[in-house]
Amino acid sequence: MFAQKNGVKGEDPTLQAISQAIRVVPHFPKQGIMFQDITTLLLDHKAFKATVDIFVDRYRDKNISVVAGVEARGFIFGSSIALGIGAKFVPLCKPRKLPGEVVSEKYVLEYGTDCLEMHVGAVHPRERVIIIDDLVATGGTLSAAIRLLESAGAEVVECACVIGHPDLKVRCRLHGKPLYILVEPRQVENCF
Ligand SMILES: O=P(O)(O)OC[C@H]1O[C@H](OP(=O)(O)OP(=O)(O)O)[C@H](O)[C@@H]1O
Ligand SMILES: Nc1ncnc2[nH]cnc12
Repeated sequence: MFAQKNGVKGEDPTLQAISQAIRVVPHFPKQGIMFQDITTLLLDHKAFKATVDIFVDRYRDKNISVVAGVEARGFIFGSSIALGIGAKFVPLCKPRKLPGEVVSEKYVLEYGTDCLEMHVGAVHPRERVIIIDDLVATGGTLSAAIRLLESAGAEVVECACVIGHPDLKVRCRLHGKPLYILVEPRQVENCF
């Protein structure tokens, strides 16, 4: 699901400001990848706050008790959203970052393979969770995050990202879970 404020996708000034604050870095971290750099969005406090506010407005009355954020950039948006809706924040980390006992899920990326880990006991059975990341590309990361949370008995209500393609294949990888996206990836002609 794409954000459609005022019912007109792509023409909402807030969403346009968010999109324009994201820098595109061609060929990072390898040839052919148009890297969507949200650090420039973080430099624009109005656009950053507007981004968090859209998610907070969407999830505040949905009985969500857990916001799970994907390392690294999902931590930035996820922790802010958790504070905004009054939920706990659970980091889903890359291997060997968490000190306690963990559950793990491997996944395939656009540029390699990786693994996500979560502390055992961070989430309880039947808790209602949203999963937050900066970007969805293939959906492999969110798919692993869903498996991780469901292995703990949690109910994944929705996945949400700032950036993503309105691509059905990604949705299929998300086990039928709703995916909420604010803006499409920016193209090379828009790079700073
Ligand atoms: O939909 P996918 O194809 O799985 O890709 C999306 C993931 O890729 C990026 O993270 P990355 O793996 O580069 O890790 P980082 O945040 O630690 O840089 C991004 O922040 C997402 O987590
Ligand atoms: N194009 C991209 N920009 C930023 N993060 C990504 N993760 C996977 N693909 C990406």
